[in-house]
Amino acid sequence: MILLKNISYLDIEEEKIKENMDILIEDNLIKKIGKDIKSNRAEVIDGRERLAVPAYTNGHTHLGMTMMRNLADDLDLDTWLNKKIWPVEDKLTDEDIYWASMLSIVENIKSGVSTVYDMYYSMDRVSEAVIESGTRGVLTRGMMDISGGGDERIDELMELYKNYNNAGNGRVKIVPAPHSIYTCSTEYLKKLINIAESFDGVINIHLSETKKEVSDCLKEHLMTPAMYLDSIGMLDLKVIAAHCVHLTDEEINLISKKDVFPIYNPSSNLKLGSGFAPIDKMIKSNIKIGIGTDGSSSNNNQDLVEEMHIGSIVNKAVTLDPNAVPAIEILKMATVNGGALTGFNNGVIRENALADIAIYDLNSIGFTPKNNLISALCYSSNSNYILDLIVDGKIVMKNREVLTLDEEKIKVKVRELTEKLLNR
Ligand SMILES: N[C@@H](CCSC[C@H]1O[C@@H](n2cnc3c(=O)[nH]cnc32)[C@H](O)[C@@H]1O)C(=O)O
Ligand SMILES: [Zn+2]
Repeated sequence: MILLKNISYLDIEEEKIKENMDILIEDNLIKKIGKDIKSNRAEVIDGRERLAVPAYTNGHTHLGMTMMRNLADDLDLDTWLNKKIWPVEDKLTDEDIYWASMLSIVENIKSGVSTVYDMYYSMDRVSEAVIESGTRGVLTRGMMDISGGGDERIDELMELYKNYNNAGNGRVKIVPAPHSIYTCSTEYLKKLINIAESFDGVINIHLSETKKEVSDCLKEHLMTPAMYLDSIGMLDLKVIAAHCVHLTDEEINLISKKDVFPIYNPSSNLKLGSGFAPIDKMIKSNIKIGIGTDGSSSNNNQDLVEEMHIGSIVNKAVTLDPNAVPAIEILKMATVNGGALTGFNNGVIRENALADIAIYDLNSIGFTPKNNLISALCYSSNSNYILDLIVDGKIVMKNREVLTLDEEKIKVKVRELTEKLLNR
């Protein structure tokens, strides 16, 4: 049991900060929120000069890509993937992906993230890493068949679902992820849609990331990417669609009627020169958007707070409208929408929600003076102001020290293994 005493917290549903409240956590749930809550069994955390927010969801990442951080920069997506990343990925071992994921998880924890939506391979090892860390993950196996091996990947996915779906006290979920429309044949996409239906009705994909993806799709299928996916039935599932940079108005309209969550990855889209997602239009069409970092080879970090900051201000410049995507909308993407898109009962500080809470230091420079704490969270904050992270009712980070994983050992391992990898 944990009792947060006299703390301010972000009520994301009411879109306001509530001051001087007590929050009682019992087992893995937020049991009670109110004034003067007493408990003689709970560990008490003094909440004065602290701000609690729902722990964040990193809506799209590739945890296992840390070893390729700063290895292939200043390239467009197509060149980056084909010439640089995929040749290195061919040499990655399960062990590499495990330790790379461990480092990414540490980085996610340090920016207040309780939950990652990850697409990669060796996902059994990634599941182990997430379980050990005490955090949550929707772990999606990236699937492709353009250069063969489609059926082997399906066998692996089935095994993964059997062994890890709902593992770690329900903290891990397994979801199929056709990598993209340009790496999967139509037949393969249809197979994966059927598999997703037989699992939990959820699918994850990279969608409409670059102009090239759109023009190739128009040539091959005579439709834009989201229309094509709809034509084969994918949009009848719950779809987590990373990027959505080049959606047309017709596609935005279609998506607004479906259970599709576009994931906004501003740093990656800016850095790969992919473009800029029509976030403001999507919000105005009542589409629920998530926000993610993407992998550390295209961002090049896992700092969700930085992502929120960049994501909010760049929108205003791109639309020439300072009112576009206000701070609260970015906060919703990282919290309540995160809970909706993963299906975990988190992303809100509310009685009976999962106890996933990040705690900021209000004595930090960015929160001084306290003119508007919602603005501060988005416009003047950084992850170093996050002191503690609670996930599933347990303290995972205390005073910026990750308690569940050995950060120093992980860094040494990643350095060693990266050197080996690059010499293989
Ligand atoms: N290559 C694996 C499966 C793919 S996992 C997910 C893939 O997404 C790739 N990836 C990372 N970021 C992006 C992006 O922004 N767009 C498209 N692909 C990406 C990543 O390098 C990885 O190959 C196999 O052979 O089974
Ligand atoms: Zn990606």
